[in-house]
Amino acid sequence: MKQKHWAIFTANTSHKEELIDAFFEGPLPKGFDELKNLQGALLSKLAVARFIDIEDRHGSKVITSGTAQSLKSMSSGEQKKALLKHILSSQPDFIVLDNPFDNLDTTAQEDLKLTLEEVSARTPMVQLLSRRTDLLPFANTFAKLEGNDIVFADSADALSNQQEKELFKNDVPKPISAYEIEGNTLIELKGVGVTYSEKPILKDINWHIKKGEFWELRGRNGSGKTTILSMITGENPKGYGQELYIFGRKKGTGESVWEIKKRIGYFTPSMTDKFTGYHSVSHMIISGFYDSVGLYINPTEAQLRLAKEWLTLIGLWGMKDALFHDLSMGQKRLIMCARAMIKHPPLLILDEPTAGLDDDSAALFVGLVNKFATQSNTTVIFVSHRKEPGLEAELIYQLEKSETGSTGEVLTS
Ligand SMILES: Nc1ncnc2c1ncn2[C@@H]1O[C@H](COP(=O)(O)OP(=O)(O)OP(=O)(O)O)[C@@H](O)[C@H]1O
Repeated sequence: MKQKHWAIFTANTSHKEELIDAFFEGPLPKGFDELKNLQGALLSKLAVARFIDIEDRHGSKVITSGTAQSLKSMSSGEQKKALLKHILSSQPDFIVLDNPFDNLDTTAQEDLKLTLEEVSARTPMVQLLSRRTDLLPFANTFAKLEGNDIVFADSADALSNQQEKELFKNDVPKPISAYEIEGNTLIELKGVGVTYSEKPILKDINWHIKKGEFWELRGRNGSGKTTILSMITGENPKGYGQELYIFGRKKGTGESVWEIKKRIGYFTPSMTDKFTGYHSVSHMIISGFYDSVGLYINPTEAQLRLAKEWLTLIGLWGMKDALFHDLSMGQKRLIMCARAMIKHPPLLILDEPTAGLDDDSAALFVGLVNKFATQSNTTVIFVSHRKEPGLEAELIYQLEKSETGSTGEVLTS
C-alpha cells in the first residue's frame, strides 16, 4: 500500500497547537488511524524552544551533542537543521512538520525537500502549512484546519485560501511628536567584522543606511543577519570599538543601549509567541510608546486617539476592547506591527515578520509595511528568507556567506 502523507492547510484562526498536542498525546483526530500507537517526532519552532529550555535548565545538550555551541546561540536556520538531524537519527514512526520551510534560506529549503522526499518512502508525515507554495510534492491526503475541525478534501486546489483582500484605505496616522536626527545618514557600518570563538562571521561590512530608506536584508542561514541587527540595536557588545555609527554617533561614545532602543521600532514573531499577558488590543498598540510589550500605566488621551486611528487603518477598530490574547495570529501580527510603527521611530526593524502567516495575512502585513515605508520618514529594514510577494523594498543588503566571514553587497530591487 502507498505510504500516506497528510497536508493540512492552516489559517490564522486554526487551533494548531491543540492539533499538534493531539498527535503526540492523543486522542488522535479522525482520519489519522494509521498513526495509532506510533511514536512521532515534531519539527517546529516550538520543539526547538523546548530543547533550548532543556539546555538552559539542565545544562544537558540533546540535539547539539557533539558541538561546542549552545542551541540558543545558533541562528534560527541552524537550530532547525540541528533538530531535523536529531529527528532523522532517532528514526521516528511518523513526523509532524509544522511550517518546515520557515526560517530556512532557499538552498536549505531545497535540501530539506530532498531529504523529506527520501524519508517519505518509509515514514508517514503530516505537514501543517500556511503558505501554499510550501506544499510537499509527495503529500497525498489533503485537509484544512478550521478552528479545531479538520475538513478533508480531494485535492489541495480545493483548499486554497488565497483571496483578494481590500488593503488599507486610510493614510498612516501621524506621530504625536517627531524625532530629530541631524544629517541624512541614519546608520553606518564601516569595515565591521565579527568573530565568535575564532570563527569568522562577518568581514569588512560596509553598509550606509540613510533616513527614510526601505531596505530588505537578505542572506543565507547563519550569514550574520541577526548579528548585524543586534549590533545596531545595541544588544551585541561586538559592536563596540568598531566603526559603527548609529543615529549620527559612533557606537560606544556615551549613548546607552536604552537611548538607542527608544528610537527603534522592532518586531519579530517570537516577541509574542510566549506572551501570555492579558492586555486589550488598544493598550497593546499604545505600549509601542514604552519599552514594554503590553501597557502597565494609564494611556493619555492623545495616545488613545492615535490607537483609534491605527486600529481603524488596519480594520480592527471593532475589536479595540478585545484581548490581544484572543486574536488570530494574523491580527496579532498587524497589532504588533502597528505597535512598532506608532511612534514613527527613525528605524523600524522587522525580523522575519511573516513567518507562520497564511498567504492572505502575509499579503496584508506586507501591504501595511509598504504603506508605512512610503508615508513616513522611518527607515525600514525587513529581514526575510522568503521572496515576499508585493514587498516594495527599494534596496537590498545581501550577505554572502564565506569561510572567512560573510561579506555584504548592495543590490537594487
Ligand atoms: N554567541 C554566539 N556564539 C557562537 N556563535 C554564534 C553566537 N551568536 C551567533 N553565532 C553564530 O554566528 C553565525 C551568524 O548567526 P546569525 O544568527 O547572525 O545568522 P542569521 O543570518 O541571522 O541566520 P538565520 O537566517 O538562520 O536566522 C551563526 O553561525 C551562529 O551560529
